[in-house]
Amino acid sequence: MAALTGCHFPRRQISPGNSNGRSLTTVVRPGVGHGRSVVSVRRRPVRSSLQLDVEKSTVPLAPSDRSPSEERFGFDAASEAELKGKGLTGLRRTKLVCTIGPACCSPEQLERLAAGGMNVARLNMCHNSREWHRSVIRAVKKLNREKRFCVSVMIDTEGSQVHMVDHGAASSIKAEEGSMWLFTTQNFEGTRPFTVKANHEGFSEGIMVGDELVVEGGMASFEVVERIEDDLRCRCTDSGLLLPHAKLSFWRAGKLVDRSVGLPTLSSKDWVDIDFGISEGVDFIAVSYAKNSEDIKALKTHLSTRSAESIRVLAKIERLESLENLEEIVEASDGIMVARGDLGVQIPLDQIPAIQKQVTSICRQLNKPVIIASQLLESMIEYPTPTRAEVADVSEAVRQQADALMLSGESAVGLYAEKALSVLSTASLCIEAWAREDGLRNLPPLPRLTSYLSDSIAEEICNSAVEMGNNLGVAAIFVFTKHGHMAALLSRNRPGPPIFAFTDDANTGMGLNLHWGVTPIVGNLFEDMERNVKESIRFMAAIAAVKLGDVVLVVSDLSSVSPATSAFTQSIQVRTVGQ
Ligand SMILES: Nc1ncnc2c1ncn2[C@@H]1O[C@H](COP(=O)(O)OP(=O)(O)OP(=O)(O)O)[C@@H](O)[C@H]1O
Ligand SMILES: CC(=O)C(=O)O
Ligand SMILES: [K+]
Ligand SMILES: [Mg+2]
Repeated sequence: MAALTGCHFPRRQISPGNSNGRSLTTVVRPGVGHGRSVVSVRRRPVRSSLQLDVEKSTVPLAPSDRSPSEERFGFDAASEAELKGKGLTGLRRTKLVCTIGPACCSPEQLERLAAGGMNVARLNMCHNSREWHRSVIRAVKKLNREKRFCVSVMIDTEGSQVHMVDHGAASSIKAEEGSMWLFTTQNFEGTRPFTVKANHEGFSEGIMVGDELVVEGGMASFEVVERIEDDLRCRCTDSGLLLPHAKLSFWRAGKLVDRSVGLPTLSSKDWVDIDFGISEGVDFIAVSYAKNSEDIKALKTHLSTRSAESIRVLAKIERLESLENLEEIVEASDGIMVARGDLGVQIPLDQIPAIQKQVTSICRQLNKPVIIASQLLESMIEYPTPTRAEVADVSEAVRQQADALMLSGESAVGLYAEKALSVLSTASLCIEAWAREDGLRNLPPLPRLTSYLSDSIAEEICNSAVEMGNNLGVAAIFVFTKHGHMAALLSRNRPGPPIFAFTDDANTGMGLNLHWGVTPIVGNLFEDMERNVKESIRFMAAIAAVKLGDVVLVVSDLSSVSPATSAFTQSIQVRTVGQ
């Protein structure tokens, strides 16, 4: 993403406010001018009114009065390559998140992932050193700066969960059925065979003889046969691999023994990691094991005291309690991750597909982006091609129109990180094209998000704009947006045409990276909205994103001052790319 070279746009507040006693009226004025259709909602600071205009115009592709370097918006290299390949239909709507690990962390590997369509680089703070994370974040930002990519950075907190820290081997070790193991928190010198060290004192609190100890959601299982003070002697009942850091859960009579109560969602280490993320300028913080909205609000409050409100907070749905408080968590957060790995540790696997569908649907309704994570292409950690079942799983997430898909071990430690990314990208494009042809985008009506008139106006404009765009078969939707709200509202409707979100706020651009179908474009915007529209169309024509005769829909939530009326304008315009 090219750096901002300056902001010519006034920082004027545009909240339409029905709370200050302004009266609002709606006027529809058809057919003024020629070649341009404008539906605008104007707000006048003094004499309040809402006004809908319908006009027509053609945007001539005349030379701009700005120099080419000034004119260039920050359009990212990966999207530009997608466009050059197949035009607007080649532009992927589903966003891709890659977990960065030792297998893909060199600048060259990161560049190949960025070129392959990585929209967000995720750093899991469970693993590796802070210095390592710092070097990856800086490498990603350097790529953005120097190679014109637009990759956002997410850190993912470790959280407080019971897991193994030592199991007597450098990597994985197999537990055979019938073998006896000691699970302990005591320190021991060197390696002790058949001994596993757990990370938390009190990991065995409340656990009884006869309970089942499950490793990493079912990789291996044990029966607790004896308690020796706080240690547990267990017999392996289901053989399997013990991986470093594998999570431990306990089950009794087929139900999870939920003993994480009392452990804070964000540990003292997490808070240090969060401050590290703030100082490195990350774009997203994903909160592991979020229990309720308070967890999210606590982090948001912390971010605002550090003047870091622009960092978006994602809640990870990966424990029983998060499912019980799902709606309040979605409302409080800026996005959601369906973390199917840990979710599968806490609930029976056969419930996960239904939960994924439910969470995805609630996120759409409440206008929050949702990431589907874990084991999408698990076999590609070792093999160069995915299984049919994995491709079917990915395709289903794309069909559900989740905002983003995530690679975990496939990119972090896998042998085929770039290939796995390319499988996600290709499968996304394929299902998206099929869904457009099949008319699957005609989803059930979305509920109203708000009863406040000011917010309802934006919502109605976006709903109508998408309906118009779909019905007219426009080539693209352009939105001019300060904080990304209108772009998100357009995306929520999952339009057929792609959305290009022009903003002068780099943080807004990076945040929009997670929204379905939105390509953020950061650049200079002007006080004169007509000039913004013309410049953006010229720019998009110059990079061959739109061509002569294409019809584009233009939506704006930026204030535009009309000299005649001094009115603030929100608008929908239909513009034809002219000669
Ligand atoms: N920064 C890293 N350094 C080393 N290994 C990593 C790193 N990030 C991820 N991994 C490896 O990739 C695997 C999958 O990554 P993932 O982020 O899904 O982690 P996880 O340990 O399963 O925990 P979580 O539930 O937080 O996702 C991890 O188990 C770990 O082996
Ligand atoms: C991503 C993650 O944290 C999980 O699947 O558990
Ligand atoms: K984590
Ligand atoms: Mg997890």
